[in-house]
Amino acid sequence: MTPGARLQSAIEILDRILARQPAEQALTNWARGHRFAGSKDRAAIRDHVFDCIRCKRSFAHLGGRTDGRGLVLGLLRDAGTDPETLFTGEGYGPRKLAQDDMPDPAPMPRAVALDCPDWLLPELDRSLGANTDQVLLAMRHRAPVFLRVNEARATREQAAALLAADGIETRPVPLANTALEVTAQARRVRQSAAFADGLIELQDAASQAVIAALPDISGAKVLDYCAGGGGKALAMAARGADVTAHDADAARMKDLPERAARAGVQIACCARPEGVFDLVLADVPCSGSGAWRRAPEGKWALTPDRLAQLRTLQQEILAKAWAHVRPGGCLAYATCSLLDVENDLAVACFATTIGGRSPSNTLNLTPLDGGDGFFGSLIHKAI
Ligand SMILES: C[S@@+](CC[C@H](N)C(=O)[O-])C[C@H]1O[C@@H](n2cnc3c(N)ncnc32)[C@H](O)[C@@H]1O
Repeated sequence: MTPGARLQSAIEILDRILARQPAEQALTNWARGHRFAGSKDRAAIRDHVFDCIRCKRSFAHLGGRTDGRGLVLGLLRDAGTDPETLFTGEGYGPRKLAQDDMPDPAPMPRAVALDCPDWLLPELDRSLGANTDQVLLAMRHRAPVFLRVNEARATREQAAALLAADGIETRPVPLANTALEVTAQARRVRQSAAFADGLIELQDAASQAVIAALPDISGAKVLDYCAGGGGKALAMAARGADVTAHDADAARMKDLPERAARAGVQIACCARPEGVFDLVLADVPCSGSGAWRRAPEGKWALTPDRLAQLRTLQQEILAKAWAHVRPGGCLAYATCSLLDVENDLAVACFATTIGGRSPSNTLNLTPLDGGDGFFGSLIHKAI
């Protein structure tokens, strides 16, 4: 496909997403209907689409319109590319520029320039203070691809060498001593020997940092109360913990037994946890605001009502998870949120309801630290 044809495809897919089709579904449907498109075409179109979702407000401003065509015009103008060179009307490319394709002449308001919903900006200002603009500007770009080296199978150096043999270049990152950033050939990771042999998993570096910040869990009985796909359960098992995984939606854990077998660790999955544990991790559902580089649709879907529902659910989960902490044990609370109301304020509120125990070991990461935005905090239970 020509660069113009890729842009036209992105325009069509974006129009479906703007009509409320989920992005992954719109991309898959498009690929099914265009089997001639090769993997490089699909990857390039996917990148265009996700770039446009991440920067929806500023690109619409630069494109002078809010549809897929406007977003792609904004994408080009933001990158300093004159759209006339690609919007030629030739072949399968976008039609030529017209009067209604000009940028919005008004200055960009701050929330538009930062690609942030208006209602959320004051909330982020309260949470991030002077860093707000820098964090939101960082969120306009693609996230790096990070790997977690399975400590139970290899050192970071050994894993990096095996990946290099498959042409995948990496570099160690300081956020966690298990983390590698992929600097070239990220799309080959799942086909690599290191992946097949369980030496690595795809996992954000900040997620890894949250697990690295837990106290010594080797040999400890651990409950992952909101295990989801099991990324953190696997990381805790690699640190030598005896992990039980639970999720309200058990189907989300369906790949966990296979992933655990590949990693050479054992994790029990349970629908209804029983008894008490040395440590309970509550990696709760949240706004996902720390991960909006990877999942940008969430930024535009979040509403004040949804945030309020999430805050209520977070307190309910904390209370249920707390019941599984043994006396003398601890509860680890985690979110991939940048918002104080889901982080410090949520743990402080819960600590008050259980009699004023102070949260400790708090970790508050933003994309400026390299990985996703992530929050972690511990609450100890008295003996
Ligand atoms: C942030 S995700 C967990 C991600 C996972 N820990 C990982 O590292 O891949 C939150 C999970 O909480 C689950 N969840 C939602 N409500 C829950 C509840 N009331 N009790 C337990 N899990 C719940 C969701 O199904 C979802 O999988």
